[in-house]
Amino acid sequence: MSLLELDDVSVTYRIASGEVPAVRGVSLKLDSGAALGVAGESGSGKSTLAMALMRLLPRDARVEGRILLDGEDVLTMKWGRMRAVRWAEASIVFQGAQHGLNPVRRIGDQIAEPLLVHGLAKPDAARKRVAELLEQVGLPSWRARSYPHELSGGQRQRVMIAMALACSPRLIIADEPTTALDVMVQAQVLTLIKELVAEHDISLIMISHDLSVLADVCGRLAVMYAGRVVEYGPSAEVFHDAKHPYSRALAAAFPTVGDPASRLAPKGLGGDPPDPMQLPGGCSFHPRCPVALDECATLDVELWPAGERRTAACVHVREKEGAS
Ligand SMILES: Nc1ncnc2c1ncn2[C@@H]1O[C@H](COP(=O)(O)OP(=O)(O)OP(=O)(O)O)[C@@H](O)[C@H]1O
Repeated sequence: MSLLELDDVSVTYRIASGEVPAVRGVSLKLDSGAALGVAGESGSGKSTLAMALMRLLPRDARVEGRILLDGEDVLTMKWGRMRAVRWAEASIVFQGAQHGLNPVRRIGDQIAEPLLVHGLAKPDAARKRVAELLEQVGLPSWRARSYPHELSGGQRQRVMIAMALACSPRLIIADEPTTALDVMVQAQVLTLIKELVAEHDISLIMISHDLSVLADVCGRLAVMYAGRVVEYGPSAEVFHDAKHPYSRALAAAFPTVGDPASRLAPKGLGGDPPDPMQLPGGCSFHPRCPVALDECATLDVELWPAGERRTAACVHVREKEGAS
């Protein structure tokens, strides 16, 4: 059985001027111990999806569909059970989370907090666990006595990863965990995440706009555009031989892991993503698509088989694969 199964998940924010369909009918599966990358430009709905998994969305967000964690629907869980699930079964590392550390509390006390709050350890055992966690993320145990301002950005992000690992969760969601870091530190933190996932049999969902980073860490990739998954498959295949023109453009925009030049001038992606409140008819990508056909303005193609364990939502894929 999959550790996590998303079945037709949609998230709509209600705002004064109407409704924002941020995530639209996403279905994905994550096996135990596997790593799934979720890619897409800013505004494609990646963080909204991550927040929905943890039930961390604001009240004005309506979530539909099913999110099964080990067979249990997260969306209908009682709050007490949900609180237990957070940290202990699934935890999340946010973008720029290192800035979220409390500046006046020692690192060790902050890492120990989820253990103490969930009653998973007494203070002495928590101290030992903190030392172990710091070593796991490549920091010396004496760092437990440091304050956040005494650490670099990369070290603080390591602390956030240690916190996420504290209660030995089965699933970690990492939302742009390296975006705020410089390239060298980014590579070190990515290596750390890869090692932790491999060594501790943790499942990972990693979110990034950078397909090269995701392909480096994750076995499978889901590419999102305007709230939908437009391509899904083994990451090396999606990265090197994308079937959807949007995935191809994203791969071309980020050719090498953490390339700072590509961040400044993404190649191959003209125009801006659509406003979710004014989505174009047909395929949402068609106004920016270099290979759009006339019918793409009216035809909204569902995910279509595009090879073994691969799908893509594009009329060209449907024509090619449907014909064979
Ligand atoms: N609280 C909110 N209220 C209304 N709309 C929101 C809210 N949060 C996000 N949105 C909208 O939902 C859409 C998806 O946003 P989301 O942050 O999930 O995208 P993202 O792919 O994670 O982008 P980024 O990479 O910039 O974080 C965007 O159009 C955004 O403006």
